[in-house]
Amino acid sequence: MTPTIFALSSGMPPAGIGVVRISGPQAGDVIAALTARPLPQPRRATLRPLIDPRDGRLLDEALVLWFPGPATATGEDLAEFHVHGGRAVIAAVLDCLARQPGLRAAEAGEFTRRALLNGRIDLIEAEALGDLLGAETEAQRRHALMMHDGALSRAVERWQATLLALSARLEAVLDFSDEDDVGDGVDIGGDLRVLRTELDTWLNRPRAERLKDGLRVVLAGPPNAGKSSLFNALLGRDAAIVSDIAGTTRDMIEAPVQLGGHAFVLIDVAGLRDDSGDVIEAIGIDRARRAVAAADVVLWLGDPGEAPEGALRIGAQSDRISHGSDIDLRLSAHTGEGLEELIAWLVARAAELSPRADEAGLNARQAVLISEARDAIALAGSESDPLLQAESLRASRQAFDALTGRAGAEAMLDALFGAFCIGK
Ligand SMILES: Nc1nc2c(c(=O)[nH]1)N(C=O)[C@@H](CNc1ccc(C(=O)N[C@@H](CCC(=O)O)C(=O)O)cc1)CN2
Repeated sequence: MTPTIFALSSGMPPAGIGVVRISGPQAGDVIAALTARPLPQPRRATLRPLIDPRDGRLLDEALVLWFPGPATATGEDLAEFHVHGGRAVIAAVLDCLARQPGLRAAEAGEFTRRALLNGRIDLIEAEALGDLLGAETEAQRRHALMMHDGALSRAVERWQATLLALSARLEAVLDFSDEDDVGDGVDIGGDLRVLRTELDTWLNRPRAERLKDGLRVVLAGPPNAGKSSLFNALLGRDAAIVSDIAGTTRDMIEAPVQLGGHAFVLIDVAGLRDDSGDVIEAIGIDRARRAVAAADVVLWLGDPGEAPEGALRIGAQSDRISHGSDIDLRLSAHTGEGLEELIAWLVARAAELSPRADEAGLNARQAVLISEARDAIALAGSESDPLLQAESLRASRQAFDALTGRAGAEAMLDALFGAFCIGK
């Protein structure tokens, strides 16, 4: 029999409440054993004393929930004890559960893994749940929730249905091609083109990783231009050393920061100059040049005529230097002039480069599989032999099965759920 699993699903104690979840065939028996009462009404929070069945001692007064399967989050019988969130309370309840027959502690992500195995969610939704738990910005949260709600899963279901219908038409031709009343072939070229176009639309959108990794913003310019002051001002703390000495920043400093609900990585680099004469600083300058090349956004604090292409030209230290008209933004980290405007510009740029709030973006795994499916569909469109066409459509269906987890890739599941918290 499937083991029944349990775990603390809420945060680290001590906390106000601790939610202990139990999933599996013994969940109902566990409620009966620990409350010494009949099961509460399904899906109704009910106050009950929790009693250790070994010695009849009171463990806690708890809210008890009983969710009979299969219409539950895991697809199994599910119980929840909402106990007082103290360390000793939770330790006592978990210890008592560990001694119940057929029960064992859950592994990381095991509740979600069971939801997947029981078909309650697909692999895309499970991935999205992981992203939701890890979300630190508004943009990440919104995107994860959209995916968890099935934005991509529903599209994949539709594509699968289309492919199945087209495959069925091809099979009919293959089965009856020696009979006179079925023509020589079927024209599925139009349908394949429509499908391919839709997949290309998804593939061409900004990727989901963009939301997680954040926009890479490099602060570049000659030494002593005020890069580190701006870096600190954007971070709201003194992370980089600021001095009047040219060449103070010799290595790169990276710091993640959240602005306007988007994730950014700010990168302060050594000032660019050709004649530093200092070996260490020269290495820093070389790194700075590479960082500028790899940046999503370059903030240029220096002669606007020398700004890298596409950089935002900032007239820095505007409280003591007057700038010409060929700059994009006057800024003083000292007085705060222009800082709000710069932040608004960065947030707008992040929104432009990230998946839109109403359009899901693919992660790397999803993009690889959708692109495989797309190529197989393109190949089917270029074939005229229905046998070869059918083979290509099968390959695209397989790619979609891997996408939703129907074609179980065990290694992928271990990697995904291993990164979850215990109790999820
Ligand atoms: N206490 C508690 N809070 C929680 C969860 C939980 O499991 N327990 N969740 C878990 O992560 C999330 C809510 N997700 C849930 C998803 C599905 C079902 C569920 O029972 N679904 C059934 C019945 C739906 C219904 O009656 O409306 C179904 O989908 O068939 C419950 C919670 C967030 N908050």
